[in-house]
Amino acid sequence: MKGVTPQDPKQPAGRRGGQQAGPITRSGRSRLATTTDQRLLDSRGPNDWVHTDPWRVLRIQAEFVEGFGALAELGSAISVFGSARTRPDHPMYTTAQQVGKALVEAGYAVITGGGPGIMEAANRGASEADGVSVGLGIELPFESSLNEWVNLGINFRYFFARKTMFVKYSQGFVVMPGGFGTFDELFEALTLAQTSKVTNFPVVLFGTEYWQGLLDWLSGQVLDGGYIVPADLDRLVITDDVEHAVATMRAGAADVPSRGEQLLAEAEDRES
Ligand SMILES: CC(C)=CCNc1ncnc2c1ncn2[C@@H]1O[C@H](COP(=O)(O)O)[C@@H](O)[C@H]1O
Repeated sequence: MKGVTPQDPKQPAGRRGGQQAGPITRSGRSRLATTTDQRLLDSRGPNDWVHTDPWRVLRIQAEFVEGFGALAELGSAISVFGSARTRPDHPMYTTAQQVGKALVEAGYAVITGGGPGIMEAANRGASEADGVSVGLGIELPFESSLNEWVNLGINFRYFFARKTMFVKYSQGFVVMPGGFGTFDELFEALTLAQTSKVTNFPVVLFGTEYWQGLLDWLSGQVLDGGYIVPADLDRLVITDDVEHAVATMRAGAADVPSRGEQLLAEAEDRES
């Protein structure tokens, strides 16, 4: 083979100037007939590996890398959750638009699931107010794409990778009326807070008529049964007022200790 000199297989690879394959040195009988690049480029080979879990793990990793990369410099942001089915002529669509706008005016980027309905309305309000309007889209079995009001969009294959982004990059949540998807996002936030996986952040239930029933059930049946403690309900604020929702986000964000304050408190805890 051109460029290859016969090697003594008994000599250690390093001393004979063996064949480099990334960090690995091969010589003698361990030499490969082709380079890694050659194998990558020469043949398409079998393709069933794209449906294997190890390959999926790499795709999952890539979603985290892309998400973290795109959102690292976002600054303060609030997530707005709510129904994918709310039509533009519904009063709650207009309200969600006002919420998006008011959040931008208060200095926040607005994050939504990037879909239609309430998500679109909040993105629209944010975008029309010249703010950062983030859409964390999700691949669904039926046709869907990011709404036209998203100006920073990421499309995810995996729900759990996407959900990490909402929590990691938001300082608070405004939850508008919605169905299972909205409940899932609301209760994930509450569970993470309850288990101290995230530090204090405010959650606003927007729309008293819609949410009061849930709140009554939580503070009745659920609390009385001992399934939650009163403090679990403390972070929930229910309102119909856009300014109140934004003020709650502001006040809640101010409650969150800075990383420096956290480290100081941890050091003091260790000393005491
Ligand atoms: C018309 C339709 C169902 C479109 C689906 N398209 C979607 N695109 C992006 N995020 C979504 C979508 N459906 C549900 N979600 C997620 O779940 C929540 C809404 O679900 P739901 O409509 O309340 O249960 C949103 O906050 C969003 O993050």
